[in-house]
Amino acid sequence: MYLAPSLQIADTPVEFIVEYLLKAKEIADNNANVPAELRDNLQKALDIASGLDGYLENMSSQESEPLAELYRKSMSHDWDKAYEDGKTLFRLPITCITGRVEGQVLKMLVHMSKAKRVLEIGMFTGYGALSMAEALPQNGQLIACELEPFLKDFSKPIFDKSPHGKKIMVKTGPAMETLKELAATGEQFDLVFIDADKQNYINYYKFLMDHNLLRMDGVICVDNTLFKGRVYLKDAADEMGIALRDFGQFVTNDPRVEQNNVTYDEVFEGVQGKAVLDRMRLDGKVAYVTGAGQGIGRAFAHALGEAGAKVAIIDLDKEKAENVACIPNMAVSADISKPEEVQKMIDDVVSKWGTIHIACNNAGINKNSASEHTSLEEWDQTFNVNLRGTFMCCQAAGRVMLKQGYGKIINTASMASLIGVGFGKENGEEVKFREKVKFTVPHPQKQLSYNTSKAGVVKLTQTLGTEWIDRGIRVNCISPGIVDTPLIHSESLEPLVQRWLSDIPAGRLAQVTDLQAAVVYLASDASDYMTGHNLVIEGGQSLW
Ligand SMILES: C[S@@+](CC[C@H](N)C(=O)[O-])C[C@H]1O[C@@H](n2cnc3c(N)ncnc32)[C@H](O)[C@@H]1O
Repeated sequence: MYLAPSLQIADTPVEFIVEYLLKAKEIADNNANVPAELRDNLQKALDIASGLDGYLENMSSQESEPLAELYRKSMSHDWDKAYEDGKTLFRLPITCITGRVEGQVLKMLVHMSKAKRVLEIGMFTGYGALSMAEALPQNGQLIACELEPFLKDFSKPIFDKSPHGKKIMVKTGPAMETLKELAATGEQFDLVFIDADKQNYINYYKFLMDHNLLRMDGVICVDNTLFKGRVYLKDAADEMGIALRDFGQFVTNDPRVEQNNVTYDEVFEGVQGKAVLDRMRLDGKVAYVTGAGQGIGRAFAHALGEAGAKVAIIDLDKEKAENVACIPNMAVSADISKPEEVQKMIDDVVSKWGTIHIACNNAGINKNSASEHTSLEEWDQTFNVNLRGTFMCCQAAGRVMLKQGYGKIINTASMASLIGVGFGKENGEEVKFREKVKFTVPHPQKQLSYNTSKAGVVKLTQTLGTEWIDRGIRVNCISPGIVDTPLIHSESLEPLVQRWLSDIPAGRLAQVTDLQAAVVYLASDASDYMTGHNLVIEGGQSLW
């Protein structure tokens, strides 16, 4: 706490020490019998103690203009009058306010802990709240609990002036009620600052801990824990001092704090210090996605880009590729059924970004015909893109990856790879195979060449995944169920949608966004032990 000298009222232990030293020095100065050496020592102790707060203030980051204005406004307000006029429920002492140094320390804690959500219990005029909000990211939030409705209105004009004020949400009323409300909606905080009624600190603390309001590894900061020294003075009988001492004792003995009994291994500290979500980051990685101009490929490209990778958007249609906004990226047109175009697309990416870490071979086509009528032309076209094309992409990207001893290949297969196609007739009625042989089929569409080519993609993935694993390359595939794309709302396919829905335990079609986390996982180090795997995401359809 630092107050202007004219407003100085001793509050911290150091301020009390200064007050007592000043009195002792005065007595010594007025008493001729006091040895000069004692006076000299008193002066030295006084210099050290009285210079501390001012020095800390000078050496701390300077407050922003909105904070300075809030401080001035709080200091100059007549709080006694506000109480006498019935504006506040209680007589609020100005010593309540968080000081400038403390404000900067709180801001630093938010910054250091990378907190996104902060809870303050006891806001007063909002100096601490705004200090912390300044260190929160744009999408961060601070919830401030304050008993006095007057204070919400008092701080609002200044919060509105600050670009960080919109991150603060003030909840008026008894803090315990607000905590219950937050717990009921499952809220969690990275950092909590307890600074309200001292007798309730222990209750706030217990509630936070018992109701998981603090996220794992979160931090609780508590003001006034030394409370004018009255927590450790032997003869102190002060009610608040005793409450704060009991609080300190409780926290010291709480096994949940600092987690002294944890095992400091990679599970706790993260693999190479990276927590699980950090291990999914793709910063610095170079990726390409084929068939990325729309649908699943576009969603994959976005997801990889969001996770930090540079992404080459590859599509037969260059215009579509160029319209995919995912930064940083490059658009390349390529027909993956043509070996020279596959090689060129790989060369283009390597010449722009130096290498390829993530190859997402997603392009494919789907044609429907009853098996007895499937033409060789349909079969060849389907296989040329879906299987031969995917093989050529794996091989060309794989050669780049083998040289660097690292790579992640993710092929798009299909739930259709799991299941055969076909219908049978029984007593003249068409029946599904699965009713006869307990074997699911994608139906009623007939797509032998598609299903077979996608089964080939799975086998290609399994074979490459095991062949190249010892050279640093993982090859996996994703098998989506029926994805809700504009294509399936065509006149011919729309009637099938109802039929499909009745076959999907999840009760809905897949959205492309349902697949995004999977591609990031398979592209990241988090999936290093997975290879040759077919990750099926179909809402349970292949199980029914
Ligand atoms: C020490 S001041 C807080 C200072 C503030 N953190 C700052 O940055 O300036 C304590 C505040 O807690 C509020 N308060 C006291 N009891 C409360 C309760 N039961 N629920 C919510 N707020 C309470 C008071 O009205 C007062 O504004």
